[in-house]
Amino acid sequence: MGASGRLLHAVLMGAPGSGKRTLALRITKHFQLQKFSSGDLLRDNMLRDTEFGVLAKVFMDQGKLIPDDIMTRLTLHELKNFTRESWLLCGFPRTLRQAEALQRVYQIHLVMNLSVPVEVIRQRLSARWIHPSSGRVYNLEFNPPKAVGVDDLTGEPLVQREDDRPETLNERLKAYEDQTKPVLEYYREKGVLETFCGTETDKIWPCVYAFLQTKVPQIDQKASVTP
Ligand SMILES: Nc1nc2c(ncn2[C@@H]2O[C@H](COP(=O)(O)OP(=O)(O)O)[C@@H](O)[C@H]2O)c(=O)[nH]1
Ligand SMILES: Nc1ncnc2c1ncn2[C@@H]1O[C@H](COP(=O)(O)OP(=O)(O)O)[C@@H](O)[C@H]1O
Repeated sequence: MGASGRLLHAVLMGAPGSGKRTLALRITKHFQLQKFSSGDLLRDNMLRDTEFGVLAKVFMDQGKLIPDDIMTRLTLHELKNFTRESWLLCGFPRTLRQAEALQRVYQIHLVMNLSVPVEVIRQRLSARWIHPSSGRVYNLEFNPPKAVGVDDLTGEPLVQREDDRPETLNERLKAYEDQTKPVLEYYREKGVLETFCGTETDKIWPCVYAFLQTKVPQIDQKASVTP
């Protein structure tokens, strides 16, 4: 629920590697929001070799976006599971057509945009490791796993994302500039955009926390900003 008691629909945006997933995990730990990550859903389908996963891999491996109609249908289908809960979208919408399709079904109350310099992003993604089935994300410098190469909770192996290689990353950054940045303008015009700038998630997080405190109930009212 939002501060006014209504269900809250929020979106977290930012370039690849800007820290969306890292922040989304902190947000959902502290606030009553269900996370939906389009990238995690795609990778889950790839792991299970579904028809959709096989198709998505072709685009992801080239650093290209999945076609709008497929991505929108899949996301709106998943969101039906959250009809009684407030939610946070991470990685969707990424194009104007996706944003418009979402707007036809749901009112979006707030959009948080992470603005992180591109050289910081390149550095981070060269050291990103993920646990594919949970979406947990690590970084060898920032938040290394407790034991080298394995997930803290399950002990399963971590992997580096194929699309984090420098040449694919260039394509993804281009897709972000060309196709996703216009979505920020779309939400700015609607008056729901809030941008957080910085080079460190630990410095951005207290600002996001303070912002959300005025909008969303916390899971534990006595909890502090500690990640
Ligand atoms: N060095 C550093 N790495 C970070 C910081 N915040 C997040 N990361 C790492 O940067 C990478 C990208 O973050 P992630 O949340 O996956 O970004 P997303 O692609 O926007 O979802 C991951 O390896 C994170 O662990 C930070 O403040 N400093
Ligand atoms: N909303 C979306 N529309 C189209 N493609 C998407 C969308 N979300 C994720 N993808 C695909 O999944 C890839 C990885 O996305 P994601 O896991 O959100 O990572 P990142 O934010 O680090 O780029 C994208 O490069 C794209 O191919």
